[in-house]
This record gives sequence, C-alpha cells and structure tokens, in this order.
Amino acid sequence: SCLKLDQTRLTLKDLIMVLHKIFENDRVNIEEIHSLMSSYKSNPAEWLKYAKFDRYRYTRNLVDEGNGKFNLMILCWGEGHGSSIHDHANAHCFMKILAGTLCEIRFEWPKDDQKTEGEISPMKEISRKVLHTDEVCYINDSIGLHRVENLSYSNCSVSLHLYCPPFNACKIFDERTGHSSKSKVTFWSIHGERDKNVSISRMITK
Ligand SMILES: O=C(O)CCSS
Ligand SMILES: [Fe+2]
Repeated sequence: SCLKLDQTRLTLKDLIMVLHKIFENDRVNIEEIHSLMSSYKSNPAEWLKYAKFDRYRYTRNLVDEGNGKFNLMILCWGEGHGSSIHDHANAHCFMKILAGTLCEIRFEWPKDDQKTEGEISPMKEISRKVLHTDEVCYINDSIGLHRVENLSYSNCSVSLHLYCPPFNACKIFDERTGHSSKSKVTFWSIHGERDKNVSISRMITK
C-alpha cells in the first residue's frame, strides 16, 4: 500500500509554533521562512479574530511577539487603502496574502543628495506586482522600499506580516520629493483584543 503521507494542514497556531522553533537559533534562513509561510494555506476561521477593519486606514493587528525575535501581525486593508512608501528599519519583512489581493510597488532609495531639504526629485519605481491569496513576498532595505495598496474598490484584503527583528518605527517617504520622515508604527489590536486607550498614533498611511 502506498505510504499515506500525513497531509494535515498547517494551522496558524502550527505556523507560529514552527516560527518560534526556527528563531531559537540566531541565523535567519530567509528561504526556510519563505517556504514555511508559503506552506500555510490561509484559513479565515484561524485569523478572523484578528481581522479588524477601520473605515479610513489599514489596521495592524499583533498576533505574536515571537519571544522578542519577530513580530507576526495581520493587516486589514479596506477598499482602496494603502500604505506610504516605507523602509523596514533594517529588518526582514515577509508578507503573505490571506484574503483578497494587494499590489506591491517597489522604489529605489532616494539618492543621497535628496537628503538635503533643497533637493527634490520624484522617487524611481522599480517594480509593481499584484499578489494573490497565499502568495508570499519578501523585502529588506537592501532590496529597496515599497508601498502596498489594496487596489480593489469592492473587496477588502488581509495580509500576514513577519518582521524580524521587530521594530516600532520606520521611515516613510514622499514619492514626489524623495524626502523621508520617521513614523512610529502601532497596533490597532493586540492578540485580537482592542484596548480602548491604546493611542492610535499615525500608522503608515498614504
Ligand atoms: O507594517 C506596515 O504597516 C507596513 C505594511 S506593508 S510591509
Ligand atoms: Fe512594508
């Protein structure tokens, strides 16, 4: 008889457990994490409790703090919601689509001479890609910058983000001038709970 491979589906809880295991040792293997996140098949029943939408901007919902080694969060994008162009604070960024689609537009870093207030020049787009449910993409600062947008005006989107190491601020960029500013990032909910007095400071928004 042929071997009955145990095809049990990886649940979100399994994914988190395996991530904790992987991060026990210090070297981050990008391919390993990329394929692990790709092998998780999105199951809304597992992440619905984190799927909180805001009318005006995308929400960031913390799922797991990864023993301080990573942050795993679920982002919920209403119709037409998008992020500013941003960097990833020298961290690895993995993004998996859990529902709907998201468009990722990548940009080159502004030239150094744009740092001075005077110099302005529009940022250069490198690529543009629509990501579909269960697709995973990876970026880090040495690859470039990006903004992410839900282009649909009829459907919302949900994405799963792994940042390692975790960060609570990043740079956001003005597409027309290349000027950057610092932006604190916060959470709309933590472990599925929304704490009323969590100050919702400006997230990375368009
Ligand atoms: O963390 C964020 O708010 C940016 C989402 S695109 S990686
Ligand atoms: Fe990003």
